[in-house]
Amino acid sequence: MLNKYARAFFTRVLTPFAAFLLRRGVSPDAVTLIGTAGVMAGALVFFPRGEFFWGTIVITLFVFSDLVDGNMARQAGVSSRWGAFLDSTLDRVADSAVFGGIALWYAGRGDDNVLCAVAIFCLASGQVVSYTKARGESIGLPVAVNGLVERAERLVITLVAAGLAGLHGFGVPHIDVLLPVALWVVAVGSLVTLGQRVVTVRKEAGEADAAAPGSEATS
Ligand SMILES: CCCCCCCC/C=C\CCCCCCCC(=O)OC[C@H](COP(=O)(O)O[C@@H]1[C@H](O)[C@H](OP(=O)(O)O)[C@@H](O)[C@H](O)[C@H]1O)OC(=O)CCCCCCC/C=C\CCCCCCCC
Ligand SMILES: Nc1ccn([C@@H]2O[C@H](COP(=O)(O)O)[C@@H](O)[C@H]2O)c(=O)n1
Ligand SMILES: [Mg+2]
Ligand SMILES: [Mg+2]
Repeated sequence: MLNKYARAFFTRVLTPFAAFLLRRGVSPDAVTLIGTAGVMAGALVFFPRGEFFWGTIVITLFVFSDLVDGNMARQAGVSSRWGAFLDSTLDRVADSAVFGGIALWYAGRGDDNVLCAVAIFCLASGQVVSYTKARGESIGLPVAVNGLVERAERLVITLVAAGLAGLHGFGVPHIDVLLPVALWVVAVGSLVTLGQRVVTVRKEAGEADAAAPGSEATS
């Protein structure tokens, strides 16, 4: 949903910044790499220590690089298969750091095995949700569904809740409950999304196999 409705807005807002970086000789690949490193640093330095406010601020500063890199590539006319591969692969790395950082907090001083497990579930299910699309497309199917909770939703729900939960450290009472709520929402939403995508791929694969029997993908 966000990918459909918010992307156009952010493209407009970020285009001048993307043009500025291109003029300074920065490449889209550099933005992809630095953005991922920044998200990883924010998530893995701050979240395991329970510093959710500052972790979210750092992550938010860098996570928008995922919208800037593609914008730069398109403006410069250098969009490439390599760039698409790098972008998607590093998305998986960044997402692992975000949910891994939260899981480390609950495994340590956050001391909550259930929430640790939910965070790990968010990490794993998010990767599988993305994989369904990548694998479906790789065997020639359109995978004409995005589903309830795509990557942008996973990140926005989790980061808004983490940022606000971090205000607990500044004395705002009870606000830390937002993070567990967000994790449960992302976990359930990812499961629903996985179901939506598997059902779609099952249908598309059946139709494709019926239309061209004997041409099934083998790997
Ligand atoms: C006192 C308050 C403290 C609060 C602190 C600050 C809080 C700030 C909180 C949040 C900011 C969150 C920003 C998150 C932005 C996410 C941007 C982003 O990276 O989107 C990526 C997404 C997808 O990009 P790709 O096409 O490159 O990725 C594809 C995707 O990953 C596929 O995976 P799948 O979806 O299938 O699972 C893969 O299959 C594919 O391989 C891969 O290529 O881009 C978009 O979707 C574009 C839309 C972005 C919309 C961003 C909206 C941000 C909105 C609001 C921020 C609100 C902040 C408000 C804070 C208020 C707090 C009080
Ligand atoms: N280093 C990069 C990053 C991205 N691309 C191209 O942009 C597409 C992704 O666009 P986003 O707005 O989602 O970032 C990707 O599929 C590539 O075509 C690139 O070329 N190099
Ligand atoms: Mg990108
Ligand atoms: Mg991306």
